[in-house]
Amino acid sequence: MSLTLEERKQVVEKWIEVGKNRLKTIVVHVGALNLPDSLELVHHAVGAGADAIATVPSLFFKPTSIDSLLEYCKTIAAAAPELPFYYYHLPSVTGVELNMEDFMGAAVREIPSLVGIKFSSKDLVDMIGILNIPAPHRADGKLNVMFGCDEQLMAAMTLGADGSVGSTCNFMAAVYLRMFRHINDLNLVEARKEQHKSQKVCRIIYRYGSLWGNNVAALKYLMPMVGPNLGPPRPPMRKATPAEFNQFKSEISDLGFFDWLK
Ligand SMILES: CC(=O)N[C@@H]([C@@H](O)[C@H](O)[C@H](O)CO)[C@@H](O)CC(=O)C(=O)O
Repeated sequence: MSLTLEERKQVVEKWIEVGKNRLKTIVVHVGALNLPDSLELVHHAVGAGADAIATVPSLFFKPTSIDSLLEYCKTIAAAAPELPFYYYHLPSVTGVELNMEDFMGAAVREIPSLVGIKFSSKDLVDMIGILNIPAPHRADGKLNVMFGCDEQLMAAMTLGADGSVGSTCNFMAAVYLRMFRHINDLNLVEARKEQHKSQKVCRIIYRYGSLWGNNVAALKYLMPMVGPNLGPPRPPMRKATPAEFNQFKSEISDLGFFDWLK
């Protein structure tokens, strides 16, 4: 959301160019400050060859009821009726705290292209409610639930979430993949160990995130420790000083983080 619309389009084009024959599904996020910007991103996503779209609610004037959120999402989904549509529930950032079981129950009747939700709330009761919504138009008869609170992923997966879309998966996929394997093997003791590693990393991210303006700033500084440099965070987040960065890196390293990725 710190990117301009033009920059977001460039990112989409690059992901599709590089990922087209390597990634199963490329979901383009089209959420924005307002509906016209979102619609512009939808049309771009269609032209660029996206496999699906997802949106958060409008970010300045926010939907205040299930009905207003539904109308908003219907307009976005209808702009690309051929693309599967995901609602992106991220209440800690969007401030839209509506009950998702109620919303998705209504949306499944009103939005023909609805396939699921990225669920980034810690309210697992609400998530279970979504898992129980019948979705007759889907092959498995249910909505796809991608969970986004990485610190609680084990709980969500054992309750029936389909997978994860989380920031920390970018740099510690190995931890989560091991956790998924252990869950599938019903080895909850080992799965729990992986989840606890994730929690330890997240604790450090929160602390430095609050120093630098948002967790995203800490994520940006963690990513190049294991992969590409994504550049510095943009204002109102601030850059880390070299001393802060070194301290951050040594705290991450002291956890044993780099061994966890092997
Ligand atoms: C509030 C927030 O940023 N949540 C993250 C999580 O991956 C989060 O960073 C992680 O659970 C650590 O708290 C994602 O659900 C959302 C996200 O990565 C994004 O939309 O960019």
